[in-house]
Amino acid sequence: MSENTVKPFALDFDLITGLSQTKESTKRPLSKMKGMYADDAAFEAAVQNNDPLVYEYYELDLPETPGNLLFGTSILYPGKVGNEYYMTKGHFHTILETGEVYYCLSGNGAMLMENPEGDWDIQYFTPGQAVYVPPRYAHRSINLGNEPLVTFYAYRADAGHDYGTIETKGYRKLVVEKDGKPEIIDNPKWKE
Ligand SMILES: O=P(O)(O)OC[C@H]1O[C@H](O)[C@H](O)[C@@H](O)[C@@H]1O
Ligand SMILES: [Fe+2]
Repeated sequence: MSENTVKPFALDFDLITGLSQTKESTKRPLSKMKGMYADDAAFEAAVQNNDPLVYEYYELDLPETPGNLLFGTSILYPGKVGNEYYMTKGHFHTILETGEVYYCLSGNGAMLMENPEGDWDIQYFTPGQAVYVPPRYAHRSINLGNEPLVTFYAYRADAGHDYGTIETKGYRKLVVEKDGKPEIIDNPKWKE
């Protein structure tokens, strides 16, 4: 299938739940995130208990060419592992120079970003807020509320996902709950 054989189409995404009635989502239970949370004991206990669904999102089957866009919703459920809020794995794009835009439909949370040069940043999601992830920044969504955090995203279809860097080095920063509020701390597992 080449870029110009893609026919126009429309898809439904609920404004509150983010769910589509017509497409199957990709699901990430906690067990798919081994080593990513700071508290390994709390992680193992939750996986053994009921291996909760942490997030789900939609992956479109479009040709991965520069002219196509991949888009869809991401639904990140509320919860914590130890005192660390539920989050997505996060990734760099394989084509590092690829940006991405996320628009928050419901819930509240944050996008934690860092680039290979060592800069990091956090931007907050509330309904109606769009967050821009510039080229070179790894990005991870974090749910800081009690409702699902629902975002709509779009990015160049050839960008690819690089998970390896995050899996081996981790993020520089973590977001944990302290005295009932989010606090950004250094990741004790982070490796230079
Ligand atoms: O890839 P993860 O960090 O697990 O996040 C899951 C998904 O979240 C977002 O919706 C991104 O736009 C997707 O490209 C990504 O695959
Ligand atoms: Fe991305």
